[in-house]
Amino acid sequence: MKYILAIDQGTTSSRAILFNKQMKIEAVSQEEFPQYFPNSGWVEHNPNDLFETVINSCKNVLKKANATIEDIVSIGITNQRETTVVWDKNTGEAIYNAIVWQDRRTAKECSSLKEQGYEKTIVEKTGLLLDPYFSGMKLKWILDNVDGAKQKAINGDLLFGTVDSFLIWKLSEKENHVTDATNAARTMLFNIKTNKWDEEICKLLDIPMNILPTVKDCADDFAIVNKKFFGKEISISGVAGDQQSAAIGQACFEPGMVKSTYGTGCFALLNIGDKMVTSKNKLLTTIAYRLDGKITYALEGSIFIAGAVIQWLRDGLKIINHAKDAQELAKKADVNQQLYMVPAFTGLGAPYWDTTCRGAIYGLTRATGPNEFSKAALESVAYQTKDLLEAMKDDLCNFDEASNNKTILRVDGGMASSDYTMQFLSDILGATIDRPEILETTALGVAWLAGMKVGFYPSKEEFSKNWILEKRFNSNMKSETREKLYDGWKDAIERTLTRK
Ligand SMILES: Nc1ncnc2c1ncn2[C@@H]1O[C@H](COP(=O)(O)OP(=O)(O)O)[C@@H](O)[C@H]1O
Ligand SMILES: O=P(O)(O)OC[C@H](O)CO
Repeated sequence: MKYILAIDQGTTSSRAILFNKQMKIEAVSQEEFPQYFPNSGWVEHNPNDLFETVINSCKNVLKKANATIEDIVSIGITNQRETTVVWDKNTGEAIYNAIVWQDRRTAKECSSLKEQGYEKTIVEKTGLLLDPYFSGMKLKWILDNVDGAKQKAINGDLLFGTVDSFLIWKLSEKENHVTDATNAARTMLFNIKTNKWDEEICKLLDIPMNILPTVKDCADDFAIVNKKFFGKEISISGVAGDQQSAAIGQACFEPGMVKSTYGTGCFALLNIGDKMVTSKNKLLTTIAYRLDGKITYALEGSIFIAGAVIQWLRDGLKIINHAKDAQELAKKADVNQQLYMVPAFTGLGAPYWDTTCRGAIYGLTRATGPNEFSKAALESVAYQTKDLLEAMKDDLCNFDEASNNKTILRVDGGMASSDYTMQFLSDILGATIDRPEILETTALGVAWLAGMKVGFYPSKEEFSKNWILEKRFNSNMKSETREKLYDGWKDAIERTLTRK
């Protein structure tokens, strides 16, 4: 048997997944690694943990499938985005821990740059906002705060990369310092109009440009894995950031197509075609994919807390034992109570970008209990998605037209398995929710990129036909009820925001 090996290096674990010729999953292996929180709002990973858990997962997945490296046609890598690594190219060691996408340590620096009026340039060139979320600010922090780092960078001794880039450099035994366009687009240093690293922004942040990797297409010759790792050389021919990879795995190749991934957070991407649109509503513009040098753009809404609110019910409040129990409690909730939970545990992401507000619950009575809490928690994810979709519609006046007045949202991620949540999502959006058979769309996307590059998988058009619906959810809610419920949510948000 021949397979494509997809590596999915995520925020809490590394996974390796084998896809067969029919693009079906043959085996999965997963390994978690420690999270470090050295200060309030700081989140770090040890880069060696990322690399080692990737290697272990790859070896284990081969064992599970009873396969050998001879069976692997090529490798695809998808990764947690924005997370930043800086390493010494002579020793091969990172000079600081990886600073994770969730890390907020550069909030003050961002505010000061905003006050000096730089956000407009950042938005126009990169499609992003001036926010600690993105790699550029994290890279600046490392160069400014690690002893001797700036001088070493100027001397050409240091390299920067998002996680894909770091893994490829290690796997190729220091040969290839590369990344793909979707990861580059999350650094705040890459001009998504000109398709190049941006000199002006690098100057503003005092980042020497020799530290940056070469940017390739998503399906490209990235590197050859050194034979010391798996006993045989093997090509890496597909790379994409995890949310873009999920959009590809969901075959969102036409303008107007949207996917929404419900993991720890929620990330919705809307394909907007080959023209860059800048959002009026604080959505991000990003590269959905770059194939044969041609960019397809997406509008992205990022919600920081989705499935994590269910983890909080389980680990914090201890009112459920397993994530799947939440919907069973929700079904028993008192219909006469209208609770709204705003899970702003670390502030709110799109479209509010309020870093200082914190979570709140409205509508508590003496009769409120675990059932109502569970219902409000699940519903909060749907309301937050509606905020994103409303912003997308407002940004793209022809959004409904482009989708024939029928908004269809393709969903994936752990929380998408909750029928109750998906039905409420459909009801509150007044849209159709399509859940595919393969929920591992992140890995599938990059497996297809790698397989397509080496001729193992078919073209984009054929791949789209491979997308198979598992379940469709249609809205059953009256529009007056929808409006009333959503008005209540907006009121809850208004009361929670610190930045009015
Ligand atoms: N049946 C369910 N109902 C509600 N939430 C769920 C359910 N199953 C999983 N989740 C949530 O989904 C998340 C896990 O999804 P996953 O896609 O594995 O996330 P990640 O890749 O971010 O770790 C968890 O936060 C969990 O609380
Ligand atoms: O690793 P995940 O699935 O939590 O995804 C993280 C995103 O890429 C952050 O932008």
